[in-house]
Amino acid sequence: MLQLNDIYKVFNEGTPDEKVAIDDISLDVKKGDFITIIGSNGAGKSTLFNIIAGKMYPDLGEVLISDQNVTGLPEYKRARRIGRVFQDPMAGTSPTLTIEENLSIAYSRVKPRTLRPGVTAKRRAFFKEQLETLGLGLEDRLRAKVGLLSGGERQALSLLMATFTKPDLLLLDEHTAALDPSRAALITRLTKEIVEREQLTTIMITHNMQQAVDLGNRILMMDKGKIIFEEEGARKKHLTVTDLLNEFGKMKGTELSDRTLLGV
Ligand SMILES: Nc1ncnc2c1ncn2[C@@H]1O[C@H](COP(=O)(O)OP(=O)(O)OP(=O)(O)O)[C@@H](O)[C@H]1O
Repeated sequence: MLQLNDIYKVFNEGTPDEKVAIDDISLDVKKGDFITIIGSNGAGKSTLFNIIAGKMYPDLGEVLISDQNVTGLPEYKRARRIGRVFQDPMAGTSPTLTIEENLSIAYSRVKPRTLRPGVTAKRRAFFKEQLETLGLGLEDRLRAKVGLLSGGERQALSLLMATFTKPDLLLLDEHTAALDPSRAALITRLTKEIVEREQLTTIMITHNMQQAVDLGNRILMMDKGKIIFEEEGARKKHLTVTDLLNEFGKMKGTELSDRTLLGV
């Protein structure tokens, strides 16, 4: 479904600030995979997402989505196929617009332009139905400005906006990290429900190792622009946080004191 072939990305090449952010990464993501990615700060996780989404281009290597080479395709041309949720609940929605206006913009972005713009009765009914699946009562607040919502409600709306059009690929960029524990648990539960219900191919970056072992069928650990550990299927299912810390220590040649690097 998504193929990354020998991706390499360097920032500030040839200067004292030169930084190899992605160092020859290849990855084959199959339809229906749910991959969690963990790694120390600066490991290259967000850069990898930016390259997949088309926000940045790799210096070397190819990005293929459903066998189509999209390496040089700009972000807006991939937007129909990729849904993305960011860490900041403020990033995915517009505060001055209402819930239904936000949903309408997300909907129009991916649906053919022949549809009438604005919020039609039919669309409103569809939005209500979608909002009901969140179980937060937002379906009764369609005309409320999004700026009035709590961080958790706003992130739930961002998640819905990124997924209700059934993208080929869902990218979750530490999307629960800025929320308090109970809100983070809510968004984690909703993520699980939506991904399973819509059978979305998903990649999630997280600093929460428990979340990384609990969710998904594959796990990747990144360090210094490389994938240093990966597991999938039954072996992933039985993986524990302690196993991960031991792996990380082994790769780094250090003891568990490195756990702070993983944000545990
Ligand atoms: N636009 C940029 N210009 C220069 N350097 C950059 C740029 N973007 C990222 N970097 C550098 O590339 C490296 C990888 O950054 P990236 O943000 O991908 O890491 P990350 O794994 O997402 O880290 P974190 O967990 O802290 O968010 C870092 O050293 C970062 O400072």
